[in-house]
Amino acid sequence: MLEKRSLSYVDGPVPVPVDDCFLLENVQRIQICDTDEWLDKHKVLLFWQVRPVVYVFQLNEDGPGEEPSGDDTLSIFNEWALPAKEFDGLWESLIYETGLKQRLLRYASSALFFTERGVDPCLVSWNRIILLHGPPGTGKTSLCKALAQKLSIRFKSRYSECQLVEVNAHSLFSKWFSESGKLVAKLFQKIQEMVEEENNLVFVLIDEVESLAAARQAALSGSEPSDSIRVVNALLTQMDKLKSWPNVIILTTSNITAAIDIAFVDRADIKAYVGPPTLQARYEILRSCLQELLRAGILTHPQLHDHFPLPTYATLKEKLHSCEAGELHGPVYLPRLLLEAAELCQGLSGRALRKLPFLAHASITNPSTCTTSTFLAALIQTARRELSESRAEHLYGQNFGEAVIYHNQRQSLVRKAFRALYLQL
Ligand SMILES: Nc1ncnc2c1ncn2[C@@H]1O[C@H](COP(=O)(O)OP(=O)(O)OP(=O)(O)O)[C@@H](O)[C@H]1O
Repeated sequence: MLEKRSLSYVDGPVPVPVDDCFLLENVQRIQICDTDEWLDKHKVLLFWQVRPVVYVFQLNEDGPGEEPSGDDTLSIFNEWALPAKEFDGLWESLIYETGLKQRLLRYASSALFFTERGVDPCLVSWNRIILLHGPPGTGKTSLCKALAQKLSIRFKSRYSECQLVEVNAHSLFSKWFSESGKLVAKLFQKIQEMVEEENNLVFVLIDEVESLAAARQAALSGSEPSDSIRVVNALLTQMDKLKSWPNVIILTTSNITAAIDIAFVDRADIKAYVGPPTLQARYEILRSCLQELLRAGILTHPQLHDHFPLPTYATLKEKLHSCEAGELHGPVYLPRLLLEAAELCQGLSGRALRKLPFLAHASITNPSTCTTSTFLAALIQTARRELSESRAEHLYGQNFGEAVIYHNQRQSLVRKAFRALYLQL
């Protein structure tokens, strides 16, 4: 079907052919993805340059399951059977310029491949631990979930079952002194049970890992109670135990790497920095938002919608390069406004960028009659406002941060609660 369809490949959906009854009855969606793996040397990917690999899968719609912690309402972890409906499309929606996604995918694939081939870990060592660190809102947690989803699809033939376990780090701190270490052991006991099933591929996601693996140095200096040392010790021991199981990958994220215990950082095979989006990524994020609003009919622009999708960053750059000065009000007028918005948004996180179109829409007095160019003007205005507010927030945040002196991990709960409250205000 693919070969009959076209001579070249691009990432994106392929309509299910209406003349193929079997596909029409059984297939909900066909999507080409990850062509960028092949695109290093070729600009256009012709069908004879690649050997497409087809993955057929069914999304799980059951939603997350929970494991209660016993003494209070917080659950120790949430668990998803992958591939899950919730994470569908997440991988494609995350835009990074530096080939970060491919790097992570290749790393995880190699880790699973080495294990499958029985490479001796005493000779070649790998821990199957990934640490993503960087400022808030840069998509670290989403990237971990998307990676797990992607690998569950890719390794379906080897692992018939796949689970994502999202650890709720805060639930592991007991109000009872010395109980926290035991809670960590209990959590890993559950994970161990999942891992013992050899057809099960398990991803363990520990968000904000600094709250669990806080530097023991601080404790030794006297400001941390020994219970928090117990948690770090328990975590490291349990992780080392899990290492002998081939079918588990630990994904961790952190906003403050400096606060993580060095022994933990050392165990991570990949320590990838996830920074704020670059200009190209910002343009692509906003472009995908606009395409979605066009698809949903919230924005209408007949020319843009059907025949002239907003160009990619690379195409726009080429167009602008070859454009005469007078032509700038022609077909590149709207993409240029979008580029202006993307340029302006320097410093905003991916999370803030994805919210921007919504805020822009809410700021328009009569949105039902709004054209794409009016919308883009509103987007630029909203970006300006958001930026000035985030600068003010930053200043306030600095003073706020100085005022809060935190001695142990439990304080990180307080910090989080304050931050959430502050963001709501
Ligand atoms: N590079 C990006 N490309 C596209 N979307 C992004 C990007 N970065 C962030 N986002 C958007 O921001 C949302 C929130 O990201 P996420 O919660 O994963 O970030 P985070 O880095 O884990 O944040 P925190 O450290 O505050 O927990 C994502 O679901 C996604 O919609």
